[in-house]
Amino acid sequence: MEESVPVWELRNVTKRFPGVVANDSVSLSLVAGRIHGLLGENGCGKSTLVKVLCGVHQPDSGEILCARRPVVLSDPIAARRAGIATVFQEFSLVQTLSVAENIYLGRLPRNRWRIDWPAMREGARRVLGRIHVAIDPDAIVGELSTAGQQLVEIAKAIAANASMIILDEPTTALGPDEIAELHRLLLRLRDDGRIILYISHRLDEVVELVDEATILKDGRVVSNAAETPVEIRAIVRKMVGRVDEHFPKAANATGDALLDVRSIHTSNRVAGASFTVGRGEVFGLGGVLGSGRTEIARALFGVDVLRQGEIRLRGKSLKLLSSRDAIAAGIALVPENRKSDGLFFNFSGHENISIAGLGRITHGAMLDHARERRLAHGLIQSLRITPTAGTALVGELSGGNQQKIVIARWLFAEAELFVLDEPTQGIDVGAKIAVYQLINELTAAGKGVILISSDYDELLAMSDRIGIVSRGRIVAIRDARSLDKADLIKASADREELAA
Ligand SMILES: Nc1ncnc2c1ncn2[C@@H]1O[C@H](COP(=O)(O)OP(=O)(O)OP(=O)(O)O)[C@@H](O)[C@H]1O
Repeated sequence: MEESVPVWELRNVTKRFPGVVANDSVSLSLVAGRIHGLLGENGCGKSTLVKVLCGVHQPDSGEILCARRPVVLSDPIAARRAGIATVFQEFSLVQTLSVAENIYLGRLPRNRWRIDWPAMREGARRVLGRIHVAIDPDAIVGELSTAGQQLVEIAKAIAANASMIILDEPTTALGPDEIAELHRLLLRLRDDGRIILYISHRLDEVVELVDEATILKDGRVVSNAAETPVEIRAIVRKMVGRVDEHFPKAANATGDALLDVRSIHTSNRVAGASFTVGRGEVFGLGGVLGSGRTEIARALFGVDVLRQGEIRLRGKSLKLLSSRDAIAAGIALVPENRKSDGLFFNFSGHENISIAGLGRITHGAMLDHARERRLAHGLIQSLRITPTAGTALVGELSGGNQQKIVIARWLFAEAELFVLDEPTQGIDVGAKIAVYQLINELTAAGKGVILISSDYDELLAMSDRIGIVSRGRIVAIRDARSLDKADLIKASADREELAA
């Protein structure tokens, strides 16, 4: 059939790094007018393959073909010229320039020797119109939301006439409405005959969106497009070799109050938030992006200092002037922005894990390295972090494995209250289940957990109660079992409107 002839084809592409075969003889066919999911556990080689396709890495062997002809994507410019556009999580936009300038960067329309500003604006307006995006071409990119910037990246790809658009974890910073809008746009681009290569660990989104999927494991294709049923359980089985309960929530008998937050205010968005967390309880924080969920976490961890109100832990009022005070009081935070909030790239996984819990491995003035290795290794196993992570430099691990190291660090620290801000973002399904099981272990031991998550299925399934955050306050608290996903989306959006 003419329509299933691949536009882009990878044949036996292999890419090695010292000590690891990141892509091991990968073959892949990408057909016009299809959304193709690229799936697999953390470290299986997805980003490496994307970097090969966008000219950042050169394969050690194998071939890349476009319309049956071999091509060499020697650098990112060559890949762009060949029609491949990539939307990375860290956008390549210039924040201080306008939308139109970004769309035409490197290809500014000229009228003789001068830049033709009206033509550029008009071109940008047309491209944005074609993809139904209502963004002003004159707006400064740095002033747009993350979702807005992502749409500009896509507009840039369309203006460059890309035949393939690659999106690597595009929804991590988006709310449910923005995700739906992005997906509608991708479907339109697909129907236009483009290839969309879509990478995500959010399998619910993937099965809703993609037409076909390839699954990688340890650098190899374990299931190609023809072999992969686009169905969550089948994908999980192929990815991790088994199917566990997706949300293994333990029934918690909630004990006495552990944390009592009384009308706290900070200079960073928190404006009168009050709630309690019991021993053995998972208290979820729901709300739209920017509602103040993360800022409440920052206040609890002493990153943002209180201007008003009180935080009491085990009945004792806390004075949190820094995260050191919070750690000393028994509070641990898995931060949302794990890359910038604290990995030491030139240290090993073991060292990165033990740093917040040195008290557990200190005898007098000496560090007990054997105990450090033993405890850290247990977490590496239970979180299914790549086995070499203990001794490898963290800077050389895949993005998802780096995230797991931060989670392991805070589980290593002995705390009473765990604040988990988007703990499963960017990690694979097997590790997600491991994180849920660890949450169960914490609550069974009488610890308190605050769970912040934009994945509403996860939030509903793993929380006991959910507080809806809007404009820095908790505007409603509900039993998680009394809510469904639609209620939660509606409650978060309505409250935001009411507070506006
Ligand atoms: N620049 C590099 N130097 C050394 N090793 C690397 C480099 N980039 C990737 N690797 C290794 O290659 C393997 C594949 O990594 P890659 O980032 O492609 O995985 P991934 O599937 O994208 O993972 P994630 O889902 O965590 O983002 C990993 O073992 C990783 O440690």
